[in-house]
Amino acid sequence: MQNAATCATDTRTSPVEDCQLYIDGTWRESASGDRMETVDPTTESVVTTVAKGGKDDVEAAIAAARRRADDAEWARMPAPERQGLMMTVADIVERHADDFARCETLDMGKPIQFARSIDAVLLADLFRFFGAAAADPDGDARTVSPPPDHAARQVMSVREPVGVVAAITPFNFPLLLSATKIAPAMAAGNTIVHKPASATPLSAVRLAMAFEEAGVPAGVYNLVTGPGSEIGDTLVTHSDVDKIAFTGSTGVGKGIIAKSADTVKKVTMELGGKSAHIIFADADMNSAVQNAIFGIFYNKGEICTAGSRLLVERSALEEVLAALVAAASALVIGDPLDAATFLGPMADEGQLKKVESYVRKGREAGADLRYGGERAEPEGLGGKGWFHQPTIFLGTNDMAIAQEEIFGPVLAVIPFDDEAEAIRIANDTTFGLASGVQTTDMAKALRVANALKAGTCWINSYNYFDVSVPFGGVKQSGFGRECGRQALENYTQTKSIWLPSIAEAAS
Ligand SMILES: NC(=O)C1=CN([C@@H]2O[C@H](COP(=O)(O)OP(=O)(O)OC[C@H]3O[C@@H](n4cnc5c(N)ncnc54)[C@H](OP(=O)(O)O)[C@@H]3O)[C@@H](O)[C@H]2O)C=CC1
Ligand SMILES: CCCCCC/C=C/C(=O)O
Repeated sequence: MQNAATCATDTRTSPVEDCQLYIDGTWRESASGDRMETVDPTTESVVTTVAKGGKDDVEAAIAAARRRADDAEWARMPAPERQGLMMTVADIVERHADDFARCETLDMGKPIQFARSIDAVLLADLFRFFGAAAADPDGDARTVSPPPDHAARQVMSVREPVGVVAAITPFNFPLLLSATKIAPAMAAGNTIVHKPASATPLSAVRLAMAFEEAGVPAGVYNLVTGPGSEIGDTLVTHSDVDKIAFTGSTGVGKGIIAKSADTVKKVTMELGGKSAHIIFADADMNSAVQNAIFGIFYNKGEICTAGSRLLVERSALEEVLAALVAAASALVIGDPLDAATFLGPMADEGQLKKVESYVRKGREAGADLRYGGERAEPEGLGGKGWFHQPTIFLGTNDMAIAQEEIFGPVLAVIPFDDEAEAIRIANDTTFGLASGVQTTDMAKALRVANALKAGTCWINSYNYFDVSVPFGGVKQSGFGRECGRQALENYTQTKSIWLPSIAEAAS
């Protein structure tokens, strides 16, 4: 392998070192030679440095992706061959799953138990699922008799790649939210320029190594690490970029939509959330509470689907609150490299401060703090790490803690009196990403699921994902769906080719 990045095996050592940009199939320093640090939120110390890409590097990456898109070598590669490469990527991911998982844990404090059993597994699944789709492209044909001559003719509508895709990805699921864009884009024959979050570049470097090892042709996948505030505009306004796939904050997403309008790019947006998770009094309370806990505290609450508003039927309110507090106090907070840890540190100090500021706002608004509310100091870490206690407020839906995305382990419990009120409160938000319903009455569950304005509704579960299930939001949570065959629509465009009339063809 010619890559500059190398693999390490020691647990606290970065699985990738000497991280460079990966452009046109080669590893290189940024044009400026600048580097940036990535910090372990558990130890607050530098894990390693990565190349700090600038505008020139983005230009170079776009040029490489454009050349490969225009020569169509990748797009026209026989589908089984492209599929084979993607399956090989999946095999490599599986073989090095521990490295991939550890990148996430060191970069953003994701507990290794989840990084290994969810992120690394779904990562391989994504390349398998979309690899299979690569060999089965959609398209259709029809017979029509249009005016003016009404002669029967056939039209075939073929799906073509969009071209160059800019994937801009966040810190909370660095690998998965990259692969939900890269895998379908590749399968459909596009080329990619990937800009991962500055806080979490390691797994993208590891993924580039996997592409190189698998033999994905130069220019198909290009990686530029660097600050979005400095290089984002070049990426989202460039005339050679055809599509932007973004996951991140609603604010940055809105800016990208506006800036990309000038060149009329295709855009998909997976933005924030403030999801309502409804517990009816007839629910199986043990599992409802477990689902509520997993709904808000999984991934430290740094997940766009977090069930951060827990709507509880008033007659069960105190029972649910007591069970939530008992379950929250039993969660293991600690070093995310420890297999027993459920709650790791916030991804960076900024995230911790954001959580603290919302806890303050909750208190000031008069919300009733039932559990947590402070930084946490797990044993054995010498007071280091950006940890926060799981926090439970009893509040109302108009409070900032119930209306704004906190992206942390902070739950706002809100009582309701009947089904209609639960639906009204649940939909009283600018967001619409996910939702959940806990009840033993399936008719009620279906009524409510259909009434909720959200892209996903889990009944008697929460925060479950599968690569075959479309995922995305409504309202200000965004548009476009990732995962499932539907995702391929984001990365293809339809061309209709009219064949000569059937009579003409027959003569
Ligand atoms: N899935 C979700 O719903 C997510 C929601 N969020 C929400 O956003 C909050 C802030 O998180 P943060 O990471 O700052 O989110 P951002 O939206 O700032 O970051 C997401 C991605 O966009 C990039 N970016 C930043 N500015 C620009 C720009 N002007 N043009 C193009 N790309 C840009 C970032 O790069 P860089 O890292 O270099 O700044 C990163 O790769 C969180 O607390 C959470 O509330 C965040 C992430 C995911
Ligand atoms: C294979 C599906 C991955 C889903 C990852 C869920 C996280 C979403 C987000 O926080 O944006």
